Amino acid sequence: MNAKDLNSSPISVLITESQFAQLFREYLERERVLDVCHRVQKLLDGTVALPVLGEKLTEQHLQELRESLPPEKTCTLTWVQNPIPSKAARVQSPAWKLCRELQHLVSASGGRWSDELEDDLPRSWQRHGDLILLSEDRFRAALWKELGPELWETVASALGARRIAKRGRISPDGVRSPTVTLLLGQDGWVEHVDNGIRYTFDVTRCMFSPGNITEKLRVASLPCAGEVLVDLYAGIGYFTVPYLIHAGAAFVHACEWNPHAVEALRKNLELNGVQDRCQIHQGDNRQLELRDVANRVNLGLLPSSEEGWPIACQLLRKGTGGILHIHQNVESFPAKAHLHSGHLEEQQLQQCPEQAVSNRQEDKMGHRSPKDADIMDSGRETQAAATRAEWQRWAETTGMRIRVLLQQLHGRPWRTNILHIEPVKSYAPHVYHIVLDLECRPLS
Ligand SMILES: C[S@@+](CC[C@H](N)C(=O)[O-])C[C@H]1O[C@@H](n2cnc3c(N)ncnc32)[C@H](O)[C@@H]1O
Repeated sequence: MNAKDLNSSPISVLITESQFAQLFREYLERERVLDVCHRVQKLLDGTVALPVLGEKLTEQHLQELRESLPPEKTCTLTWVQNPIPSKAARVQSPAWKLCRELQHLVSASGGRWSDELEDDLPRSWQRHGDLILLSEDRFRAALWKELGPELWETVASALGARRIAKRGRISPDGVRSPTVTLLLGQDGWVEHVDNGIRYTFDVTRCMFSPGNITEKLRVASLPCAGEVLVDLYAGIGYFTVPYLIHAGAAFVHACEWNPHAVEALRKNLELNGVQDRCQIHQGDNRQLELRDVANRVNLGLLPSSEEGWPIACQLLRKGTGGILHIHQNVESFPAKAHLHSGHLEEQQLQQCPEQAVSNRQEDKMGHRSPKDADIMDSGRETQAAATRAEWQRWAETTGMRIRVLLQQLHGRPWRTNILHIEPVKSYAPHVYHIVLDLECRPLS
């Protein structure tokens, strides 16, 4: 059933005076005959229509309700043509099913359903196979605790899962451990297939960023045949494995200090049959003994990988240099955009950063397609330019600083060249996760 069906078909309702509506509601919930897909409605004459499951309501139910009322009071079974779907029913059917099952559970355990409980239900979640990962801001009402393990069994069954986990904040502890708690099930190990690559990891111990998918795909398409690469912040191998499988890297040194991520990384290399082309360096990458080995270094740490720049310079081949992929959260300052364009809204500035990058490339070519010109008004163009300028400024400063680090390290001049700036995702208002591809070569 979807929201449209809910809207168009007539439904059965019980009419009573408003002062008895709560009594009726409790009774109908207890008997599991309240239709939770539709809202209780107040009618023009002041009476209230409670939606009921017509096929389950019996003569005995009606009898009991009538007997609970003073004489002359109303208990009429009728139907309404245009019922109003309840909030959960309008959103999506798994959410609606969850709502319905939980309403039954709450009333069966003697509790009272309320709008607050309905608002506390998740509207979306992450699915990892048979494990559902809920966000931190749901199921916070005190009543849920009273329901015990049956709550999570009901949630799992409503959502077609076997295990339930709930997310907290990613702790700023350097290993970016998520505070994920397993609520139902024996362990948090899950498996994903992404771009033909199998990944496994424990959701309660390792970070998962679905937003990095575009960068994973881009990495997979980079021409790395025959190259040696260092992944300084390998995690469970979200970049390491595509570099080996799709980009054709000959060998990857994968650095990671979180033992749980290392365990998953080892499994993922084996799952994909590339363990012979990867060496894991467990520990703080700043202490790495390795030098002069890499054609490419991946620096996938947020908000900034700056602390890894010196070791990345040490890792690049001193004879030929190579490419650094530097991740960074870059802030764009809307106030500066206002200086350039009096009518810009802050919100607008955040709307089309990807457009900003494609424009940058088009600017380089010296033209832009008429279609783009049509869809971009001058305000958006200015905001895109402002954001782009901020990224470019950061990239140029970074290039200069890396050049200095390389010159200090090797005692001779190097050049750096901005190959590309890739926007990955919006991280927060006015903050964008970008990747700078920086070519670094020694000058002969
Ligand atoms: C943002 S995660 C990135 C994982 C992977 N690149 C991804 O996007 O899925 C950063 C990883 O770097 C690791 N890390 C942070 N600082 C480190 C250091 N100094 N040495 C080794 N690993 C480090 C963390 O444990 C974490 O697993």
